[in-house]
Amino acid sequence: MSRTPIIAGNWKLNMNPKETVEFVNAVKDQLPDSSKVESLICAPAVDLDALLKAAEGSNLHVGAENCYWENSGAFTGENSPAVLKEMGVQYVIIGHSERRGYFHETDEDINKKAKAIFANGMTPILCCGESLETREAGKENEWVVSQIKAGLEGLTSEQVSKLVIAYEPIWAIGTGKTASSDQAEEMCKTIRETVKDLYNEETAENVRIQYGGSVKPANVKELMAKPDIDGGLVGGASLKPDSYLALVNYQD
Ligand SMILES: O=C[C@H](O)COP(=O)(O)O
Repeated sequence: MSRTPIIAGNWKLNMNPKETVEFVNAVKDQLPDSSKVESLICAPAVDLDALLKAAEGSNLHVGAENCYWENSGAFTGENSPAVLKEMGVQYVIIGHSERRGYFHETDEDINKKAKAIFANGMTPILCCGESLETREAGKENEWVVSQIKAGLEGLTSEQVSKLVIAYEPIWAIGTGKTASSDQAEEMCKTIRETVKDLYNEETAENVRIQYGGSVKPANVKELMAKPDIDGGLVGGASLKPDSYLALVNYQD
């Protein structure tokens, strides 16, 4: 079993093209080799062209924060997975709790997006995670397992082997309140076991699982030391070059 760690910045609705180029120029020569740690930035669609051009020839991988499940048609305001692929985008985040919450995305929508992303030769980063209320009710496993089952519906084991899953407890996002490394590991292990039940051991060993929620340079090492945590999906701490570099170079 050798899963390459993947540290992804999720810039959310931050950064403009000029700031994007400045960021890439500040980090691009200090990124780890991609075989050691995959360094990824997922940026707003309007920044992707600048990000891709600035990152060319470096170890920086590029992802989008969302896309639609159709490649073209009368869908005003949406972004085409086919065009993202054509531009050079490799990853697309789907099912982030902010999209589920503010934009009312359903498990069914997210599953359609996963299929469209794979059909276009990119890799989805499928987010899941429970609210504080659900955790306090002791129903977090049930909740996350159901999101995973719905998100993976109809995907092949070959696809799931390449997938990235991000476990992000909603109560830990942007709050400064990280899940403890044990809490994070426990859920990532449950997710891997769910993949094993749905597919097989090999697929479960291949799928990469990230933790997200107030990941910072100060806690990344402890989280990454856990056996079922293969990466981080990082919001706030991915916006500054120094902090991003400390995250992706956590092994040094
Ligand atoms: O996708 C990233 C997460 O929402 C975590 O955000 P955060 O690192 O600012 O807590």
